[in-house]
Amino acid sequence: MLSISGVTKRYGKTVANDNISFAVGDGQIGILMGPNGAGKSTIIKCITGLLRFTGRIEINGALNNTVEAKRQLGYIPEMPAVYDLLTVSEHLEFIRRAYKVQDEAYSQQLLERLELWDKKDKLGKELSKGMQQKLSICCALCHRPRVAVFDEPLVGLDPHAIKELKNIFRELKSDGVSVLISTHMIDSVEDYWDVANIMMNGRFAATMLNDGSEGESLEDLFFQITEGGAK
Ligand SMILES: Nc1ncnc2c1ncn2[C@@H]1O[C@H](COP(=O)(O)OP(=O)(O)OP(=O)(O)O)[C@@H](O)[C@H]1O
Repeated sequence: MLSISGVTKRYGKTVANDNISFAVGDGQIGILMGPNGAGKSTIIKCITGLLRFTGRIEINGALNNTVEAKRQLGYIPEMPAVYDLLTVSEHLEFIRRAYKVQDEAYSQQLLERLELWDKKDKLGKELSKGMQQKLSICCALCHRPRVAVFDEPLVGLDPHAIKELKNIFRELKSDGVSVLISTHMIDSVEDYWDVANIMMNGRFAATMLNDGSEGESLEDLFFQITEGGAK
């Protein structure tokens, strides 16, 4: 369970997140959408402990800045940041040692699914942007987090990796993981989300539940809100 209550983050005079509250339950996929500058990456960086904020964020009941919370969190940043001089396998080994994970087979499985296994001896600096993104996903998931936060995960991935990552989202959901995905690619999330939040100017302008009922599509709601027809 990921729980955010009353989070406010200011950069000088800019209020990037204005008293945001929401939760993503166990086995739920939450979507964050909104125009450029709406505050999506900021709330994600607050969740992961990269930014200071006022308010409260809990990862499976633990305050987000505790070791207990960090153990249970997986974070895929908007821009992958890999180590130039570690190979692909060494990245995974580093993460497994840091998190005291014994299960090497799962790392291999992730690398194979994202077509990186044959690149396991390549250095970080030798990887393309898309390969770095794939490695970043493997590193964030190899310790089997209970809360996984993805900031624009599909950008730069090839069609096979997009398909595989969508399968991974569904598996995380069925394993009871709380998944939060920030994305601009509305059509890519249409079929598997549970709750979608549309952000505007640091606030939630709308929240929509995917409860199976026929109604307005996420895309229609998004344009209605972001193009001025307030709901
Ligand atoms: N390091 C920073 N210093 C000052 N202002 C910042 C900083 N990072 C973000 N902002 C401001 O905070 C607001 C929210 O930015 P944020 O990056 O969270 O938006 P976003 O919704 O993720 O945008 P995008 O879709 O373009 O990635 C914007 O007004 C932005 O200019």
